[in-house]
Amino acid sequence: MFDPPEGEGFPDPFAGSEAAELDAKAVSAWFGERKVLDRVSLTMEAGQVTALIGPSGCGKSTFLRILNRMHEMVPTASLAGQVLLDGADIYDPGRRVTLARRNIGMVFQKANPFPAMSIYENTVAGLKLAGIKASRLEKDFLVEDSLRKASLWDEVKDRLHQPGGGLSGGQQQRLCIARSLAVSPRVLLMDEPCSALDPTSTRRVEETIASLRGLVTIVIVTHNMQQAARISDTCAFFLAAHNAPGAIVEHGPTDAMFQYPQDQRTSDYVNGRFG
Ligand SMILES: Nc1ncnc2c1ncn2[C@@H]1O[C@H](COP(=O)(O)OP(=O)(O)OP(=O)(O)O)[C@@H](O)[C@H]1O
Repeated sequence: MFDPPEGEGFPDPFAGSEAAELDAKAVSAWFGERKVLDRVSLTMEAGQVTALIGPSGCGKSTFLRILNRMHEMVPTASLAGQVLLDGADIYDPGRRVTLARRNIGMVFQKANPFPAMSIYENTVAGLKLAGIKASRLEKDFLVEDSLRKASLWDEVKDRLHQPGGGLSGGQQQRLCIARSLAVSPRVLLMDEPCSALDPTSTRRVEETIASLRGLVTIVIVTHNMQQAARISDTCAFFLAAHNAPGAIVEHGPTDAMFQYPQDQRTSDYVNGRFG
C-alpha cells in the first residue's frame, strides 16, 4: 500500500495529546469470500475502557485489528464501513497507515519485547518507526514517563540498561504497554493482554489499565468475564450464529450488561452458561 514519506506537507490528521473517541460505523469484514463480521457499529468513548466479549471465533480480534488497520495486512482480507478517530476516518483513501497505527496502538496476547534490547531501548523502540525524533534528554523523560504510566518504573528504574527479555512475563507485558505509550497514542487496543499471565501479574496489568483511564482510550478483548466486569466502563457482546458472521448482540455500561442484560444470550454468556 502507498504510504507517503514522513515530513512537511503530510500533517497528522489525528494529532492531539488527549484520549480520542473511536467510532466504528457498520463495519463488515471478510477473509476471502467468507464474511466474519456483519455491520458492527460501536462507539468507544474517549478515555474509557471498552471490553469486547464473546465466544471464540465471533470476530472480536478481527474487529480490534480493523480499528488500527492491521486487518488489511492479511492478503485475503477485506472490509466495509468506517472507523472514525475523533471524527476523521482512518480508512480515507490517501490517509497514511502509519499515522493510524501511531495514534491507535496495540498490545498483543503474548508480550513481545525485543529480548536482547535493554528496557530503556525497548521503551523508545517505537519512536523511530513512528518517525519521531527525540534527543537523549527527551528520551530519558519519555522512558521514565512511559514506564511510570505502565506501572513498571519502580521495578526497573535501577536496571534500565539490562535486557527486556530478563523481566518476568507480567513485567514484559507492562514493558510492551510502556513501549506503546511512548509514542503518545490516543487509543490503546489490547488483545487478551493477560491470557498468558498468572493471577498476580494479571492483577498488576489490570491496575495499569485502571490507571490509564482518562489518559488514553482503551479497547480490550477478554475471555475473562470477571476481568471485563472489573476493568471496563462499557462492554460489547459479540456473537456469531452457526455459519453466520459475528455481530454485536448487546452493548452498554458494564454494570448494566452484567446485572440486567437485555438479551437472553448475553445473560447466558456473562453467567458462564455457554462459550
Ligand atoms: N487470517 C485469517 N484467515 C482466515 N480466516 C480467519 C483469519 N483470522 C481469523 N479468521 C476467521 O475469522 C473468524 C473470526 O476470528 P477472530 O479471531 O476475529 O475471532 P475471535 O472472536 O477473536 O476468536 P478468539 O476469541 O478465539 O480469539 C473465525 O472464524 C476465524 O477462523
